[in-house]
Amino acid sequence: MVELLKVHGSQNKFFILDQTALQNKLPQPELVALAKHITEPEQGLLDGADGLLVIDESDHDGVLGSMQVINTDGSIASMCGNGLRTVSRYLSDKFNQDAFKVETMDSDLAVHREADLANDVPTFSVEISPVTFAKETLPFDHLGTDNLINKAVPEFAPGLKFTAIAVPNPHLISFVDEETMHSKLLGQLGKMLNEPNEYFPDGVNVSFAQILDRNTLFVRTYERGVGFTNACGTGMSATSLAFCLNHPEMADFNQTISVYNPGGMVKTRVHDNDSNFTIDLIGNATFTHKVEIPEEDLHANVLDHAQISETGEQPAYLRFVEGLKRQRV
Ligand SMILES: N[C@@H](CCC[C@H](N)C(=O)O)C(=O)O
Repeated sequence: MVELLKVHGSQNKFFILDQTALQNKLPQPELVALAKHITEPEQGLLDGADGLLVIDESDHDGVLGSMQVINTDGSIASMCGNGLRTVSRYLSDKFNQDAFKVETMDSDLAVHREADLANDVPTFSVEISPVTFAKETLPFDHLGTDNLINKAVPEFAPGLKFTAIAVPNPHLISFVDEETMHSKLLGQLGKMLNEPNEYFPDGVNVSFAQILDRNTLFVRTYERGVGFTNACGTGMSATSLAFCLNHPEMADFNQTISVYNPGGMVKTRVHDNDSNFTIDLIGNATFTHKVEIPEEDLHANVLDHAQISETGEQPAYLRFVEGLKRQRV
């Protein structure tokens, strides 16, 4: 039997598979097929999820393991902030270390255990980098500009300004009012830019942000390869950087920014080292279920014999979310 975990960061939900626990690792086509199946809301397990996080060995210095991110549609993402927190906790528990690095597609990122955000809400801080703005790195095209920082793009939405940032997965961000936040626009734009289109040929994660107060945001994201999620860690990190750059009167570099989202709240800190930006993303790393599956079933992408048990961690997380609602009223 192999044990998978169902986990979440801000209720952005994933399954974790540790390839090192298998007798025979799943080759890439089997991983992609499993990701598409297990995350499917009806045919998958536990109402599906937003992606599969695959842990494997790493031989890099100071690194305890690698993380691969597979979206629900089978596409591969270079990073996942909420997912990285849960993988960090998994590796921290496995190797009994609280500060280390995790290998991701583009870089080895520093992570560490933090004080719990609330009672019994395990919390991790993860580095979000490298950060770039160049159109080739996102990539985008046909917008008549080499970078997009707080610029109007009437083709996307008249009256709104957009910022595009790769962290290193691609994000498109707009600061909006409450009415626009709850309108159909985010869904329409997210869909348009994640279907074949001339602007973002590889698709893009689209976030709308509302400024609630000094160093305080609410962010909603339509994710590439998934659709609407409760939260997107890299999206909230990129949006925090856009907040510091585009609204310096309301946001401070090196200070804690609270980012509320439909799944809860995370904290971010944006650092500017001579325009070399990095972001700390701090939030919950909750394990909700253990899933036991015979290894041969994983290879065959059969989920019928999965044995599922709850970890008992979710009630504490939900109490934390209730507390946030009371704070915001
Ligand atoms: N939910 C993630 C981002 C996952 C990848 C994204 N959909 C992409 O394709 O870039 C996060 O928490 O950062």
